[in-house]
Amino acid sequence: MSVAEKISSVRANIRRRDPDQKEFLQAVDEVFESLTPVFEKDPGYLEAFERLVEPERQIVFRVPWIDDKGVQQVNRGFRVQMSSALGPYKGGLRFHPTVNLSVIKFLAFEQTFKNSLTTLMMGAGKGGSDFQPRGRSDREVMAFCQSFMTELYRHIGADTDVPAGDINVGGREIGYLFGQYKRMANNFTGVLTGKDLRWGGSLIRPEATGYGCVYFAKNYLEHKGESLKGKRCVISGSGNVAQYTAEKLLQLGAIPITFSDSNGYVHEPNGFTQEQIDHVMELKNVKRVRISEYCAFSETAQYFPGKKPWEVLADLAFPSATQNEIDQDDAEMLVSNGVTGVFEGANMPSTNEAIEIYKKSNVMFGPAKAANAGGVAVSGLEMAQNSQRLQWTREEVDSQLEKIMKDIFNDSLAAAQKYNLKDDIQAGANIAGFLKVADSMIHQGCV
Ligand SMILES: NC(=O)C1=CN([C@@H]2O[C@H](COP(=O)(O)OP(=O)(O)OC[C@H]3O[C@@H](n4cnc5c(N)ncnc54)[C@H](O)[C@@H]3O)[C@@H](O)[C@H]2O)C=CC1
Ligand SMILES: O=C(O)CCC(=O)C(=O)O
Repeated sequence: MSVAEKISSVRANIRRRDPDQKEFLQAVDEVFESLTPVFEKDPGYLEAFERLVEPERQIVFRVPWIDDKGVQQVNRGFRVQMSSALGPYKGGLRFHPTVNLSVIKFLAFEQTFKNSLTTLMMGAGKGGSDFQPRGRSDREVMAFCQSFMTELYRHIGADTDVPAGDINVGGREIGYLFGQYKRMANNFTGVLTGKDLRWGGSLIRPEATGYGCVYFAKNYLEHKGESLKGKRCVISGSGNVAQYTAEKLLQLGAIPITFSDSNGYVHEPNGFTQEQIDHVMELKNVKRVRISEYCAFSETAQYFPGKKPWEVLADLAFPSATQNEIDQDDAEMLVSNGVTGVFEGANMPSTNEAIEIYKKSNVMFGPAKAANAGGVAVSGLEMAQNSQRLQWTREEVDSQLEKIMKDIFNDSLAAAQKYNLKDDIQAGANIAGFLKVADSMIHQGCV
């Protein structure tokens, strides 16, 4: 069989196994394209890839709990343990009604490359549930988290699998999950990251994904002889990643001008000040209300219901909400509105068609696996601090984060150049992330 025939046979096999998993297949397609030069040069890597796309373990479980009216609710829980080639499985938990096995598998697959790029000893996994915390009381969220962990606890551990947060899983949820783990396992250990500072958390973890994404953009712009100063930035989402992306952009002289949620976006034409960002944090993290409420706080802001922020004139875009939030039309609109760089805070926010548009239009593209790796990188640093039973300073963690993001940019660029792909950072990130995992899998034998 020729290499081209082997490649198409592996591709067909992946589709045959899970024809309905559209998000997972989309993520695999995107990586497959970039790795083709690697497979052509060394077909041995195709076997490692074929193994890698099949998760080491997939756990699906029942999560029963009682709501405030005394009525039984049943949700579905997931944990996909994708790869332990580089360390314990590591990756977040997402609670959202759209969660299903395809979504969790695509996230776990992407996590494998991302965690490899951080250079820290972390394998990859992802989990979650179709539970929606919005509109639920704290007691209901606690009841759900306790039931979720009552099953999950037997599959995780500080040296086995270390979950963290993702959409709708923040400090409150991590606290309830940790409490139940400790109770079930009779063990106080670094089994989750994103913990509160008083019981094993790391400084800068809440900020890390957003800050890291901006550090990545800074490196990319500097490589092109540009800077963040004065750049108007559209941001989607208004959760953890969006908030700290805006904060760091402001600190580095850029101008964050939008936040959004699934109902619409808010435009602050002169840019959000720190006080206004703090207000967004209060609305989203404490009051847990819609972003439209922000307009009551500002005379200059405008709210656009049912719209995405990509229609606003800007220099740079930071999609920080969810998957496939930029399709081909959105990408064309971004380009025609003057955007010259897209840096993905969210996981897989751009469809493969949108990525094609960025490439054709010479848009600087920071793919999620590289650009948003700062969150899991600081989770890796939280694990290191837990092992030492120490807590590092804010400056220490932030400077390590900055260095990791710079190294990720440089390693992605070097891998692209090695395969004559110029400065295709998307392909470079996939190649650099893959080679480390694949070589480790090969060293460890056919397991
Ligand atoms: N929290 C972390 O450390 C990391 C998160 N990510 C990714 O970043 C993205 C955002 O996650 P977080 O900020 O942690 O979650 P979050 O729960 O704090 O915020 C999510 C935000 O996205 C908005 N959103 C959700 N669905 C939407 C839709 N269909 N349209 C528009 N807005 C929508 C929500 O309203 C909310 O503002 C996700 O893709 C996540 O996988 C990636 C790396 C690490
Ligand atoms: O901090 C972590 O372990 C996971 C963060 C995450 O879920 C992600 O990188 O998508």
